[in-house]
Amino acid sequence: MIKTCIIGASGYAGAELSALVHRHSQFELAALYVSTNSADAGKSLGTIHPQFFNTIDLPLLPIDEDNLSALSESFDLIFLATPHEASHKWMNELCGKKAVIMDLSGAFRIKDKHKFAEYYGFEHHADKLLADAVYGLADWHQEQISNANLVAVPGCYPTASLTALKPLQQNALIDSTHFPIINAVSGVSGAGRKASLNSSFTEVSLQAYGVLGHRHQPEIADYLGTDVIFTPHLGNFKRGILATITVKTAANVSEQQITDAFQQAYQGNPIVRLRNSWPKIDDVAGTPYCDLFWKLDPKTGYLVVVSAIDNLLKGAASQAIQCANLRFGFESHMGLVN
Ligand SMILES: NC(=O)C1=CN([C@@H]2O[C@H](COP(=O)(O)OP(=O)(O)OC[C@H]3O[C@@H](n4cnc5c(N)ncnc54)[C@H](OP(=O)(O)O)[C@@H]3O)[C@@H](O)[C@H]2O)C=CC1
Ligand SMILES: CC(=O)N[C@@H](CCC(=O)OP(=O)(O)O)C(=O)O
Repeated sequence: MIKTCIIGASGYAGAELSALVHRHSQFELAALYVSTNSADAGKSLGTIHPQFFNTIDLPLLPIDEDNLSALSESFDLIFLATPHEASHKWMNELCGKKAVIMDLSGAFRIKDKHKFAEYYGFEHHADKLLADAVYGLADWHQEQISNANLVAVPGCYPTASLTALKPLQQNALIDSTHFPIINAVSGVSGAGRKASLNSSFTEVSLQAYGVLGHRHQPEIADYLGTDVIFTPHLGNFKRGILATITVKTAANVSEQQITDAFQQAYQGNPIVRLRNSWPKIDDVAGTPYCDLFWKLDPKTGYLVVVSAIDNLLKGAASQAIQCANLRFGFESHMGLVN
């Protein structure tokens, strides 16, 4: 068994991960951690998230920031479901030891360290680790992930967007003079468990945010290889992302070429489902799937692709499990779908 711990286990992504590791046949859920001074330290996961009451009753241990190296020597696999700043601060101590690290934060996703101040609000100081980190887009980077000791698990919007756009880009089906336009709506769990006015029940009403400045724009652009116009929206539902993506296709691209590109990319992949109708949030909430459907307007050459995921699963925890599966030599979907 692969001895596994989760840091940030009391958060939304960490709790989903705890459940997935708990039921995985090859990963042993050995310990759960929260921050040193966490108000939840000492409580059990089942107390904080009662859906796990009497099933995952491991205690939430306060992490000892002075002993991260020893911690990393005592596990085979560590998931960080922590804020970007915490992952960034700790990675030097955690890396290069026994444990393989899966970081769900954005601290090691984009390669240009100068962008961190602008998009994340802190200066990046871990040049070597930033260079070494592998971007964990699990349905595309299998080989790199299987050799990585630090995987930067993608953000939720980038997962939905890249899964839809990469087959088109790889097959040169996108008109390079027009940026793809991504309009995406996320459920409120995307903002994490901490209380804030913006995500409070009475305040949330469908609204765009982060317009022309969200940190997922450079992440999508880097791993797609072209700029995009990305507009996230907050919706009044708990979980899920629906991304509606408009692409100007290259000259004379046919419906068949688009279908071929998606089938070539995902046929036989049990996680990415090529649908025959427009996906809804409810089709994917609580699942590890990414559902795709598209339509080309042959008169104008504009293509609309809709991509739906659960932000906490395919957009975070289940994609992290896909990465861990690949890294330890298992099928990517092990423990996620039968
Ligand atoms: N929510 C989502 O849809 C997605 C989230 N992510 C990323 O995953 C990570 C976790 O997100 P999410 O679960 O939503 O966040 P939450 O706010 O729900 O949870 C954060 C977790 O980290 C712990 N934590 C907070 N500060 C520290 C610290 N300084 N040191 C150690 N632990 C700390 C929290 O517990 P405590 O404060 O009690 O210690 C909690 O367990 C973030 O980096 C987020 O950006 C990625 C993709 C999607
Ligand atoms: C609704 C909401 O607030 N969503 C989050 C994205 C969640 C995610 O993917 O997170 P990271 O890139 O932070 O890991 C946001 O827009 O900041």
